[in-house]
Amino acid sequence: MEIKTVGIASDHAGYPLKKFVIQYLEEHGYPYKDYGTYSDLSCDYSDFGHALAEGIEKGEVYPGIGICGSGEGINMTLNKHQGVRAGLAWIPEIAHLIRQHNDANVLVMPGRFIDNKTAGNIMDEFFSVPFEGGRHQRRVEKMPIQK
Ligand SMILES: O=C(CO)[C@H](O)[C@H](O)[C@H](O)COP(=O)(O)O
Repeated sequence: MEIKTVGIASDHAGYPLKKFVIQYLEEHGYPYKDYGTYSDLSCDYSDFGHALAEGIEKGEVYPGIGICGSGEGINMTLNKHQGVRAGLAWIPEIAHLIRQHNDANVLVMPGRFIDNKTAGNIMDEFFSVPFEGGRHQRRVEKMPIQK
């Protein structure tokens, strides 16, 4: 994928893993924009999920990474936005598939359930695997509600 600026967002439960994500992005020379939160004080994943999703929809950032404790809350929030295809990955094989089959533009990780090494392997996969197109293109195009 062509990395523009990586948008990142988490709640308090995802904050420790987000610090590792920032270290990973800096080591790889990927520019990033952090939509919060900025500490481990209790907060609401929905606030930061919407901020990241709006950044994706406005074209400020591509791709995105969202993190909360299970990954579920921020994933649900992100996917309320028409311009977002967020996929939750806890192993590299799922990260591979959300790119290859679903053209995911946001990677979501469960901060309370994976270690830094796994997260690094997941990001390696997410950033390197291209969308396959073909039959998957048709399915992705049918994702928005058809009116
Ligand atoms: O949405 C979630 C649960 O499915 C996330 O894991 C949140 O990070 C979690 O709910 C936060 O929980 P906390 O008890 O407020 O730390």
